[in-house]
Amino acid sequence: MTSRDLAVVVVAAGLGTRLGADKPKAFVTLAEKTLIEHALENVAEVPALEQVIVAVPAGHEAQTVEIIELALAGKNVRFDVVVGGQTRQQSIANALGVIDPEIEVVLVHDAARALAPASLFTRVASEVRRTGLGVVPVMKIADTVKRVDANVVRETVDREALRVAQTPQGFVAKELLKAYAATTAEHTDDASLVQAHGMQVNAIEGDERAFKITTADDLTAAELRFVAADSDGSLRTGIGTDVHRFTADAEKPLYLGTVIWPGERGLDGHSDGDAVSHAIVDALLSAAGLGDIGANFGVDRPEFAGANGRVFIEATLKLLQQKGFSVRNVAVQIIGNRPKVAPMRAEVEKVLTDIIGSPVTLGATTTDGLGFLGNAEGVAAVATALIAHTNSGPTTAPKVG
Ligand SMILES: Nc1ccn([C@@H]2O[C@H](COP(=O)(O)OP(=O)(O)OP(=O)(O)O)[C@@H](O)[C@H]2O)c(=O)n1
Ligand SMILES: C[C@](O)(CO)[C@H](O)COP(=O)(O)O
Repeated sequence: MTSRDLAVVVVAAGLGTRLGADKPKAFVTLAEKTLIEHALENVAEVPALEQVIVAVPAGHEAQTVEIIELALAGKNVRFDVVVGGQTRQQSIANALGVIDPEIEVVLVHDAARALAPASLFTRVASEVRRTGLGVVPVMKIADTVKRVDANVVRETVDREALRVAQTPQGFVAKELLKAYAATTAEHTDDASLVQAHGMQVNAIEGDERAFKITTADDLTAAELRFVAADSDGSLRTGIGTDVHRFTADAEKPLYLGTVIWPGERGLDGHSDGDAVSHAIVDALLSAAGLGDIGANFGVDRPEFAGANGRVFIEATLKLLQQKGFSVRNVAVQIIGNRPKVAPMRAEVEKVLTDIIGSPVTLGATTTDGLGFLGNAEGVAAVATALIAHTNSGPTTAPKVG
């Protein structure tokens, strides 16, 4: 099988009766994002992804398209949104109706298992590719298990052979399509549906984070156990550099760190030449894995012509916030013989700290008179950024205009 062969079906059309919210479960918020957003962000990280199909309740199609577009931004992945059916199985059948016929492996996933990590999808898909069989992730049972009749306990079941089934469940696409086309009975998962049509399904180790959010208590548990834990663990650093030439226009003011530096000659550039702000933007984007300033706010965007550095920084903070990142700190260094940084350091640090909502420090160095920075042809700035993947943003929430 090829390496770009994968479709993921996400079923999100359930009503969430047991959760008891005022909206369908997939559109309920967990740590500032809906369950479907969490699920799709994890799906978007899966390698070799070719197509994503999402089944939602009628009336939620447009909202879902926006969510998918954001989750898959910058990725060459086809997506489709379908209206779900009366049952989970019917929702999947509707989704399979629009699958690309070239797809070889399909994973079926519950939006209700919103925190299932990309690594679980990858393991399931690899096992399908390796074996050509159905694959279901399972968890052992920690409790003693009883078979009961009403309130009478009939027996204690040997739990050694029992497992709890999770999603994503993976299949060779044509096998799943064949089983769905032939089925008349209702099944609670896809593994049992394909087995009923004589296909073998293998189990692999599941993942605690793939537990199903069914009740309000599950939602609280998800918040406490996973999102909070994630916020401590995932710090990321980024680096950015920018250089601008001093302008020949003696009237143009110098902007560095979004503010005017009185008495200094300005810098050339598509925007206002603010090397400090642009280096910060690159550092933030690189930390978040979102490319660089050229890729996001290139010279083909007329709205950024002549724009102040604040515009770029605020737009960048918005991108980071949408991806669940918050900024911990930024450090910038100006390199060059001019301008003298000490008189402006406190003001620039304060303004940038206010914009970013986290500490920003400014340093400076010369090049010992060497090169284009030493002979004052231009100014360079290097920035580093530390950001955290918080979702709930327990530290600093970026100030987004
Ligand atoms: N007609 C349905 C029913 C369920 N699902 C999806 O199947 C998954 C597992 O279902 P469950 O957790 O039981 O969700 P609900 O059916 O929404 O819950 P409830 O039974 O409490 O109403 C969920 O992601 C749900 O959105 C679906 O797409 N279409
Ligand atoms: C598919 C599933 O999540 C595997 O455990 C489960 O069977 C869904 O069941 P539900 O009755 O739709 O909650």
